[in-house]
Amino acid sequence: MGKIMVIIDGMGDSPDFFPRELMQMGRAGAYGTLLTRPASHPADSLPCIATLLGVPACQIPRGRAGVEALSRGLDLTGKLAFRCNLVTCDGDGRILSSCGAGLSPREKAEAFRRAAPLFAARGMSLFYLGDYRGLILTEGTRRELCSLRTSAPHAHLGEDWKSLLPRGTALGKTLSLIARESARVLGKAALLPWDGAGAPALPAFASLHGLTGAAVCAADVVRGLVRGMGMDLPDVPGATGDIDTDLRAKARAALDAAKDHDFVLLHLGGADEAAHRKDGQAKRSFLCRVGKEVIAPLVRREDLELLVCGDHSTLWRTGSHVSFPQPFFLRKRDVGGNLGIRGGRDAVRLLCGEGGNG
Ligand SMILES: O=C(O)[C@H](O)COP(=O)(O)O
Repeated sequence: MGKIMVIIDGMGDSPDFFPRELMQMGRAGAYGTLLTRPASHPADSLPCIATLLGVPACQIPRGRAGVEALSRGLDLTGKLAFRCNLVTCDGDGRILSSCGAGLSPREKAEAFRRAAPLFAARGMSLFYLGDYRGLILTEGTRRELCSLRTSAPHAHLGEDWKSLLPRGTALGKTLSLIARESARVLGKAALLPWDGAGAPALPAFASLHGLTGAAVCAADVVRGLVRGMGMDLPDVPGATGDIDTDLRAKARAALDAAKDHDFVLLHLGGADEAAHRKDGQAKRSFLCRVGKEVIAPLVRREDLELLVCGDHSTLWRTGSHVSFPQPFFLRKRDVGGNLGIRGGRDAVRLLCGEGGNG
């Protein structure tokens, strides 16, 4: 009996956004609410998805950049990594978009190409992750991160971008200087560094649950997390982590992985990305496609047990995350009805263990 957890990143919004296939799944099976955000962390994908995979809050990496570097096989020995977003600002320097909304893919890539020498001039390297994301690699130690403050751009839309620049240490000042230079080079866009980290140390999925695991995902933050947990990561051509992803291919890959793994995570990033672009229509139509091209075919497989949930909510009207509890929908033999409010770390056990009626 295969077991697949589908995490629809950023799904939460107004109730009418939920795919109707999920409501049908809840009526036919079981449902409840998961508390996915650890109190000690922001409502971002890394802490919420790590919690859903059973990672204790004290073992969740503090910065996403180390996990994203792991996803790309970048060696962080003696180094720190910082994520940087290509942000766009209005004439007063207030952040309009945390994800370069309005710029073409070519303009985004060109922005990172033009900004790279600013980092090289200070012995740093800028690694382009694609779209609006980059990683800054620099000499440094974790100790420096204790007093170095940064801000996640998607959590501060509408604020003066200069108030979000890294601060608190010499490294912070250097990153802040480079970010200001990038604004001069890029005009109404700029690179904003945040979420610095060293190489992550994560518990193995198998040691947490006594199960083998695989993940079908394209987002670097998820790929690095599951790689760090020793889970298998099949490549899926056409998987993009955004609304243009090949949903049918990802669903097929999850079914294939379920043949020889106890647990499979299927992560879908498009709803979150559309919401960060404040594109409600794109979010709604992506979730509708998820219902038809992922949930419906998986539910038709009667040999499959399934848990579907969000990691956090991302409201399309604001473009930001909120840490609402996340509804979950469970199809599992001999389990039904309302399973109430559960800790996010119970999710794997709800799917793979006794299911929660016990
Ligand atoms: O910057 C990003 O990659 C995302 O917008 C942050 O949101 P996430 O925590 O859901 O990945």
